Amino acid sequence: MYARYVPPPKGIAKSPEPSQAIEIPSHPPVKSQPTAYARYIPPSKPVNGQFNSLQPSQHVHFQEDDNGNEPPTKKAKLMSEGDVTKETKKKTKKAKQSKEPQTTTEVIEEQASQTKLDENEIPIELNALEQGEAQQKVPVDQSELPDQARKEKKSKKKSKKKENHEIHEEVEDETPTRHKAVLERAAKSIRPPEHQSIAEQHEDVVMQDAPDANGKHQIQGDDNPMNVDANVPEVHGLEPLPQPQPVVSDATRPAYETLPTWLAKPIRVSPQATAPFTEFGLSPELGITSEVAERLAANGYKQAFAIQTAAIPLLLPHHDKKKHGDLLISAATGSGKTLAYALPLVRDLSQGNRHLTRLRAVIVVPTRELVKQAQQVCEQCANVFGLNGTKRRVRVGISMGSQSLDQEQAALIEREEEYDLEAFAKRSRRLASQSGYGSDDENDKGYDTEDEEKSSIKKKEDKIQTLPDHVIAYKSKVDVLICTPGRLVEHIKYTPGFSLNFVRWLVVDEADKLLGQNFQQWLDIVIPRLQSSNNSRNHKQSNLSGVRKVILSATMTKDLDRLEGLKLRWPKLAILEGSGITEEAEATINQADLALPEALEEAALKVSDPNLKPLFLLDLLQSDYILGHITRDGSRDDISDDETSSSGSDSDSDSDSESDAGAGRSFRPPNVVSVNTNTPSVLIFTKSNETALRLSRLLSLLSPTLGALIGTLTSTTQYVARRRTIRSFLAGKLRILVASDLVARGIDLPTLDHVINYDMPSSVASYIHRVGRTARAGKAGKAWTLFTNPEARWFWNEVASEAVIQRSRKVERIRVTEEKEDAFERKVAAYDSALKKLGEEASEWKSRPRQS
Ligand SMILES: Nc1ncnc2c1ncn2[C@@H]1O[C@H](COP(=O)(O)OP(=O)(O)OP(=O)(O)O)[C@@H](O)[C@H]1O
Repeated sequence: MYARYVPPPKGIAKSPEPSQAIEIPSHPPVKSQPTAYARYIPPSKPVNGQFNSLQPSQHVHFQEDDNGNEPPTKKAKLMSEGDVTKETKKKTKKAKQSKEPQTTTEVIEEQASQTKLDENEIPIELNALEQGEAQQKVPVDQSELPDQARKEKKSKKKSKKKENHEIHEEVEDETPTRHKAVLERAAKSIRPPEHQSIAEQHEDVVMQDAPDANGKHQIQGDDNPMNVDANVPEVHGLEPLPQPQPVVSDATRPAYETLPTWLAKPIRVSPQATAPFTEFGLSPELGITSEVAERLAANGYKQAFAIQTAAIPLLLPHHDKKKHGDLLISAATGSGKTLAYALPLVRDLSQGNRHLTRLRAVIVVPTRELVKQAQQVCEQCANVFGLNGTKRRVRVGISMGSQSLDQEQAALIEREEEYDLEAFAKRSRRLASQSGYGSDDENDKGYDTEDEEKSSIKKKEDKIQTLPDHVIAYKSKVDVLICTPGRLVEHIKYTPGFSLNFVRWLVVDEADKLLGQNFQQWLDIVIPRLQSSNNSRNHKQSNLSGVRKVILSATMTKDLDRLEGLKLRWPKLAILEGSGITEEAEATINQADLALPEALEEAALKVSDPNLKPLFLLDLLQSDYILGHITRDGSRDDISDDETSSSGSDSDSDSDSESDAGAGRSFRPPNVVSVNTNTPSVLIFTKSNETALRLSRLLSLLSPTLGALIGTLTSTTQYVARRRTIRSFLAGKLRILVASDLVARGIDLPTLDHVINYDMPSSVASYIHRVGRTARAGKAGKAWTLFTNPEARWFWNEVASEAVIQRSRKVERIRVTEEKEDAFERKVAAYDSALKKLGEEASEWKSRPRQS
């Protein structure tokens, strides 16, 4: 079924309601109401040049007039096919009645001939979909047709259906009807005479579009010259409708924007930003006085280093506590981070009551060596603030496991009997309750302690006999405790009287290491004990209360998950910029803001045969780059040994009784050389303790001259031996240290000239810490890295790349070993026999009876 346009009869063109789109109601017209008539409702305007699909059912309304009769002219004009059917039936009936010989077919043909004319005049067609819709929506009541008429109509329909594909549906006239007459006259006046007759028949619909003399469809009243062949139907497929542009997914990587503002927008400090210590603080009283600055200068601290100029003012007292929250410091190795926190911390503690010592600051570092180093700096600061006698001298304690726990407890906590009637009564009730006598005070039954370990400590303490009406009281012997995390946890759990209740400073140095490994879950144990806020945590000269945290590293993490454990308050991040960084590199520099000391020079050399790696190292050591002038002078071999005696006679302030079992020393040959502090010093890093020990001995076997200068530092070496080795090195008696990563972090060897990565570091951070043992505090220093073929890509892409680490100059590539020379053959032969000797020594050492 389909919709058909029924043209109006001639002479009714001036009808105020032109018929264009004809619609049949979805229900067939009721037979008993033949007088209904259609009223034209203008169609909606085309959108974007496309015509809306015709919706016939929306365009025609049937209305009865007051008398229930349809106006005859309108009826004729607006008849649809359905109407035609009805009209035909009526006419047939009338014809039968009046005996006039007009058949249904004739009526249809008459109508159809008129329709065809109209269709030819309206060449704009519906697309296939619209036609289909129109066909589906036009109901024709076939049952109302007489059989003959139905058959004829069917055959007509078939042929018309065919035609209908070619026939164009009419365009709905958008012209307002009240202008119709005017426009019609205008159209007639401009229309060529040969078209006049056709156009005249359909002047009510053909106002804008009419075919020209060649059968082309001319768009009138429009400048558009496009002609359409009226006889060739436009083929419209089911082309997809125009779609919106696909949404391009955001390919930008979230970076800094995903971080909180304090991490994304850190305080950046230029390496050149040095300043006098007196320039800090809101006022001289709240800062570093000139007197203190003079004493600092006497200790070698003449001016504040760049990172100190940023950190110290932030850590000094301030009236706005939000401006002085926790501080994270990311600054290159050797840039002076220790003094940056030690100075304001010790200053704050030295303002307190002269006679009251309480544990108020805890400094956590990963190794014992660093404990000693931080202790040294804190002692210097304590001296600086305590010298004039008006201020209390801050007491600094250490805890790092080099002594037994009992010894440390005695050094940290003082135990005495104190007269306290109330406390004595409570203790008596607790004891009575434990032994079954009961207690009427429910609150006294338990122990008001932080955890189970503390409760058991309390119970033991209760049982210690005291003077009548006296209880045991504990007092801290130190204001500042510098410790390793493991030992701190042990004291919290097992040391009577050890309390963090008064702590108002927490410093975490080498934070990325300490947060990354969380030794003994130290953070989970320590941080909750620092959360309580009470008057005992008030800071002097400011309205800040609670624990102030200072977190430091040369490779500071920006991992929020890790930092979360610290429970930071109003944090700020201060970053020491690298020097000489190009804009290009700055754009790609990674999130950790890694930087190397400005004065550091770096070089790398390839080891073509990993089996001969010790030979490549030896060549480097004996080259002019490092020790050449000493090791090539064989005459020095017979110079007397003063290293062994001096090293052995070093007194150790640690008061340890451990014997020196330094592995390097036990293998040292008797022929040694005398050197002085001008002799270049070298620190060689290996990947493991075992490699360090073997390499150290191998070098001694290969070059007895060098053997006299070599010391070894590994974590299996006893602490006292390690300290002695370091002292010998600092004194210039040893010039080469072979070490595992034990001393890669934090250790300050001011006389160190060269660092050699014999084995490749395990990470970029590890490289930074290793090479950062030299070029400290603005001094010159060189780093050398041996790389094998498989290691080359990672080294050059990750470590040596300026996009990863900020550095002032590029990594140089050097070559020292000439493998094609005859001399190299001899070296290889010597190396083979040294290896053999090493094997013999190792088996001899293994078979030696162990000392009890
Ligand atoms: N203001 C200063 N003036 C002179 N020397 C200083 C100053 N501040 C620190 N130093 C010296 O700089 C050296 C390096 O300092 P420090 O050990 O604190 O560095 P660091 O930044 O902690 O390095 P690392 O990251 O390797 O631990 C030390 O020898 C220290 O005495």
